[in-house]
Amino acid sequence: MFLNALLTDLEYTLVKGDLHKEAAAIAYDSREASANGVFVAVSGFSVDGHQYIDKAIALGATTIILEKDIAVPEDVTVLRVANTREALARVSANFYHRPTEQMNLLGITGTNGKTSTTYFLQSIFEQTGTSLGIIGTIGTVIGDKVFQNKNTTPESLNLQQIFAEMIQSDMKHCVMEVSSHALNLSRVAHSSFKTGIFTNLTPDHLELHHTMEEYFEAKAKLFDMTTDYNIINADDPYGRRLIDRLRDRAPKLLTYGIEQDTDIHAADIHYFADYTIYTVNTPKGSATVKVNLPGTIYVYNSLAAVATAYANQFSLQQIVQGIAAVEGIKGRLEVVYQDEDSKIIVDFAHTEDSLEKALKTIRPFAKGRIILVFGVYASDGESGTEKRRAMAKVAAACADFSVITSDNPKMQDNNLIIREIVEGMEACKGDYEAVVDRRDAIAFAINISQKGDVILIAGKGHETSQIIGKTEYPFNEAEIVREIKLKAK
Ligand SMILES: CC(=O)N[C@H]1[C@@H](OP(=O)(O)OP(=O)(O)OC[C@H]2O[C@@H](n3ccc(=O)[nH]c3=O)[C@H](O)[C@@H]2O)O[C@H](CO)[C@@H](O)[C@@H]1O[C@H](C)C(=O)N[C@@H](C)C(=O)N[C@H](CCC(=O)O)C(=O)O
Ligand SMILES: Nc1ncnc2c1ncn2[C@@H]1O[C@H](COP(=O)(O)OP(=O)(O)OP(=O)(O)O)[C@@H](O)[C@H]1O
Repeated sequence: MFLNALLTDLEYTLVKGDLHKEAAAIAYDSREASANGVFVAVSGFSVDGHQYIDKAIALGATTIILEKDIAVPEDVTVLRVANTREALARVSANFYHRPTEQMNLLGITGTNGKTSTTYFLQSIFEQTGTSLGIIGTIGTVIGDKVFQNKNTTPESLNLQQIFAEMIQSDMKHCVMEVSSHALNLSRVAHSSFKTGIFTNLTPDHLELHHTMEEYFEAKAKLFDMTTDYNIINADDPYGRRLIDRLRDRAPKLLTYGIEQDTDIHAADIHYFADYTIYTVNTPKGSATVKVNLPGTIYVYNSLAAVATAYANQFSLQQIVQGIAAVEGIKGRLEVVYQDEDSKIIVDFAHTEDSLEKALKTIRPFAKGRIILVFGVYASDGESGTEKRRAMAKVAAACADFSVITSDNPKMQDNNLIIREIVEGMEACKGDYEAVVDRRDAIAFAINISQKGDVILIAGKGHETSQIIGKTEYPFNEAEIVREIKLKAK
């Protein structure tokens, strides 16, 4: 592509150089710069990309987009913009010929439930043989091709490349989890969303957003980018604020919920240990929905999928068939071991709200105690004391016994993390034992469990590794449970 075409709709100041030249590739990491390419210098959280401009030039970059007033002595084109992350999104979309303008892009945001909603949607689309691309925590799915991303919502350059690949594979529909980080850091800027879906908002990621208000405003940005539908959970207090904001605006608003009077509404809900049945009422009629996952949260997540599929013109029959076809979701209240005496469940709950909901979902069906194994993961730049205490408070209130252990401590002081959870537990007079090694903690929980007890191992869900320091160790909880059980026999 020619550089001047690449710069379409980008506001910039030409500091020096020529625009009539080739722009063969784009890089935001100097280590990935290449011949005749454009290097976009991003001021990061840990380092400043501007300091790698010379490295990018050495690898062949001939155009530099920057946001700081620094001299670039080499014979290259230099463009100055207000925000390089935003500019990266603009030129990336241009480079790949604005792929989202040719597709039906559905964006899901909210603290919890995004991945599960995606699974329900994928199954509904499959009912009619319509292929749906996926971008999110489970990775990127383009037909049979599945690959992991560094982030839940990838950086704009990677994202636009993925969209272009979907278009090339004749995949016209894509559902994407849109994180608040992505919205704040312009990763999804210049993507055209037909539909935005809001699941809920509870405390998380406050290391980046500082307050719930800022966190909410980051999420709310998605709904300024949609063209056809905004689909909102009306039972969530932040969802109601969004509804008030969006009610008199295009695009169309579709609400869902259980408690409030909503367009897509669940009633007559019957909960069972492993599944839930409810009636969904829509403007086009009612149907019985069977969700093969327990608890209210999966009523909400399946309702979000019903509303999205409804907005996308699927019939109620296709929708309920699609939801019933989801037999379970990896690491989401997944029963990894069961015999007549005991049950062991793995769940991805890693926020105070999701931990509380997971424990409350299990409680009515537990014949004995609930033994919880959990830790608190290290989040970049976050000291996390508040979150550790909040998680301990939930554990003390909702489990009968907790085994406090490690999650992904990464570079943070693991003993400190555990000590702060323990302090929270002591303050709430919870019954607990601290076992630093997560495998030992699981073995301990299994060892002390008695007939009728349920063990919930929370935090890692579908993940298959544990990050301690800079090392990623294999850690598959379902396999670990099976190994421990086998040894005990
Ligand atoms: C806090 C945060 O969001 N950080 C993101 C940010 O990294 P950063 O600003 O720290 O990057 P940096 O290391 O300071 O580097 C700055 C720039 O210099 C460049 N560089 C660096 C070194 C070099 O030799 N040459 C060079 O050019 C880098 O490529 C980068 O462009 O920009 C990077 C590129 O897009 C992201 O990968 C990175 O996500 C990190 C890995 C991360 O952990 N992010 C989390 C918090 C996140 O985004 N999470 C959400 C999901 C949350 C959820 O729902 O659970 C997500 O969407 O994944
Ligand atoms: N609607 C919901 N409300 C509260 N908690 C939920 C809800 N849905 C799922 N959860 C909890 O959150 C965990 C993660 O669910 P899911 O992966 O669907 O959410 P997510 O939004 O994709 O999360 P993340 O962005 O952290 O990957 C589940 O294991 C469950 O404990």
